[in-house]
Amino acid sequence: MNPNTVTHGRAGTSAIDAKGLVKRFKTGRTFIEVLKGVDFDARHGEMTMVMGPSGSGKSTLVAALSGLLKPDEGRVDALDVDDLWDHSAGRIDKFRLDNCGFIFQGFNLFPAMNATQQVMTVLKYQGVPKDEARRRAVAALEEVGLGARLNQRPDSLSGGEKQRIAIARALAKDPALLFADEPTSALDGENGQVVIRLLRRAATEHGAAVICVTHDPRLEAWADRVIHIEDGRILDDQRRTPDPNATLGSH
Ligand SMILES: Nc1ncnc2c1ncn2[C@@H]1O[C@H](COP(=O)(O)OP(=O)(O)OP(=O)(O)O)[C@@H](O)[C@H]1O
Repeated sequence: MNPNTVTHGRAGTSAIDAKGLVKRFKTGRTFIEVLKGVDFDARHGEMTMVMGPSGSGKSTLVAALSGLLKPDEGRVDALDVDDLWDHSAGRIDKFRLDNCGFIFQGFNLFPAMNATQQVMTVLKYQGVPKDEARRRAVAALEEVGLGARLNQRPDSLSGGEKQRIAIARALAKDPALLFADEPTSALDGENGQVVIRLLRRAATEHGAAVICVTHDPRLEAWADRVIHIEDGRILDDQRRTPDPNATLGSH
């Protein structure tokens, strides 16, 4: 395990509790309701998968939970912050910086930075001194198996390696809340498996609440819980026993 790891809340305790989330978007003269009163909770040490068809509101839900997009109605209690959306924009930004890791499909890497710098930048934003940031960045990159790629820039790395940098960047912060949106969709089976196992470990070993949006039903094998959302409503919410040794195979 990464030596910087702190274990967040006790496994199974609540990390996020959201009630009655409603989100509408204006399209022309009408509004479409994308979240129709969603209740959602996620716990420390668990991987919660959010599945559902395209346009069902998965990304909108994650954005509302993580302080990225204000819902029109409802509340989000996250970690020690009651009613996140009742706070100032600055407080919400600080909450995200301190507590949230994000892994999105497009990697969002800076083209001019090498792997170590990509990870260090986020830590420096958090106020971690440079030497400490470097040490933690290297440790996080080693944890995701990129110890031999520390000085490489994104254009000389494969898709799987880029995604692992994005994960190292998220894990180096040791976030209590880890949000992943389609983290494996751009990857082949082997790299997808590396990525999903790292997310699983963030939950099991770091105590993070991992919330993973995906279309890929094969990822369910690693989940503690699978939530199906359709047309802005939760249709199904099932607990299961994760299999950390599951295999993804190739697509
Ligand atoms: N900023 C926006 N303005 C207008 N409509 C939006 C906006 N963001 C999302 N939508 C609409 O809200 C609906 C839900 O979008 P969302 O991205 O949450 O779905 P999703 O389940 O994540 O889909 P996908 O699996 O395709 O990513 C879609 O119909 C989308 O077009």
